[in-house]
Amino acid sequence: MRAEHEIVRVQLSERSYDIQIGSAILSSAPEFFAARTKISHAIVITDESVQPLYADSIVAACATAGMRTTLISVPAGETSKSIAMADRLWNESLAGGADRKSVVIAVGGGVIGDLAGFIAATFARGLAFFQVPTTLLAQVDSSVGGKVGINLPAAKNMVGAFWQPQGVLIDVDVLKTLPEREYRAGLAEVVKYGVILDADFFAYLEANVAAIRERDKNVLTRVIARCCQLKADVVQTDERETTGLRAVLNYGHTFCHAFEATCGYGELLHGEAVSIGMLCASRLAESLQRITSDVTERQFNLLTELGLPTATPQVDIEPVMAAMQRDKKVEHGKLQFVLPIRLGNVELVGGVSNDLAKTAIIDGQ
Ligand SMILES: NC(=O)c1ccc[n+]([C@@H]2O[C@H](COP(=O)([O-])OP(=O)(O)OC[C@H]3O[C@@H](n4cnc5c(N)ncnc54)[C@H](O)[C@@H]3O)[C@@H](O)[C@H]2O)c1
Ligand SMILES: O=C(O)C(=O)C[C@@H](O)[C@H](O)[C@H](O)COP(=O)(O)O
Ligand SMILES: [Zn+2]
Repeated sequence: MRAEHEIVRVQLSERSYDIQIGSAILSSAPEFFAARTKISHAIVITDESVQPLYADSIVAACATAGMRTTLISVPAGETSKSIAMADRLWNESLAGGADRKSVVIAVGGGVIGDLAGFIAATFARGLAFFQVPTTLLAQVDSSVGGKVGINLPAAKNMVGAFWQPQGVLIDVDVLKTLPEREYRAGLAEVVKYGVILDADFFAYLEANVAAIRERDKNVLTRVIARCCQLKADVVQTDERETTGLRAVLNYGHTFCHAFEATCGYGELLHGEAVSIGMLCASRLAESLQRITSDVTERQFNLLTELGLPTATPQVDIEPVMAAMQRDKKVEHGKLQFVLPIRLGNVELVGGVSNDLAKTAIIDGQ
């Protein structure tokens, strides 16, 4: 019996692709890939935790379908998004016989998607790739939209490319094995979609906290599909963040990335830092009298109920401010922040004083 699934299409002319979302669809991975690209050699990139859970079976299924496969597994966690790991992957791909027709398949969370996508974008000047996201965060956000890359010690995602996948295969069943802390971290990006683009979705999340925390499959499928659709709509209008429209997806991230870099990559999970960063941005919007305090309070309450951290980490403020200056939205040395206007609507704002940004951080400690 064929499993049920739904499709969200990302419309980018010749780079358009499908996001297939469903239950029990992982076993159909080789058909999903083969329907979109001819694959003679697949480089499957995963991490050491995901490999035995899901990547090994995908490799076996691809081999059965007649594809030659090279499996590369890296240590789990943020520190693998590095130039040293990229160097290892380029060389292991070459040793595995990769050529221009090889196809990269990312099986894992956002770290694997970003890293494998970066290998796909750069090896032999660009290979086709697929995303098989296995964390909630990757299913609702990182596997869609084509931002790929690695970190520099002092700046998150500083080296990378826009490189769209040929397709994204999302099986909600894999979330059953996701550790609780990682699951909650993914919920921060979910809340982000409500704040930036869809007040009704935000209210839906508020009304379904218990089901979300219990990982109810029907609610999760709806949540994932909505986030993918919202992200697809944004990416279609500003694929490379040139007009500023795509920047809405960066809500909370100016603070978030600075916290991740100054705390040490992996200490604070990306989603946890997003949760804290969104509240900093919301407090900043309040101090600029762009919103009233209830907008921040509703975010605080929902994030708290979903089990996410809300307090600014106890770090020195100056290194955080210095890290914020390395944000990719900085123009002519000036910071720009994505700030809420109301729930469901945000805008990119320049000309904000550093002192107000500092206060928004310190007030959360
Ligand atoms: N490219 C984008 O648009 C984008 C968007 C958001 C976040 N990101 C990036 O994504 C990264 C964070 O991704 P993440 O939160 O998925 O972290 P992650 O990739 O480190 O995965 C989290 C942990 O969960 C484990 N894991 C993954 N799937 C599992 C499963 N189904 N069962 C059991 N364990 C599993 C992994 O081994 C890892 O230890 C950050 O580097 C962030 O910058 C990128
Ligand atoms: O896809 C985007 O665009 C986003 O901003 C999504 C973010 O959730 C994600 O963390 C992204 O990697 C941040 O991008 P960056 O350009 O600030 O590194
Ligand atoms: Zn993010």
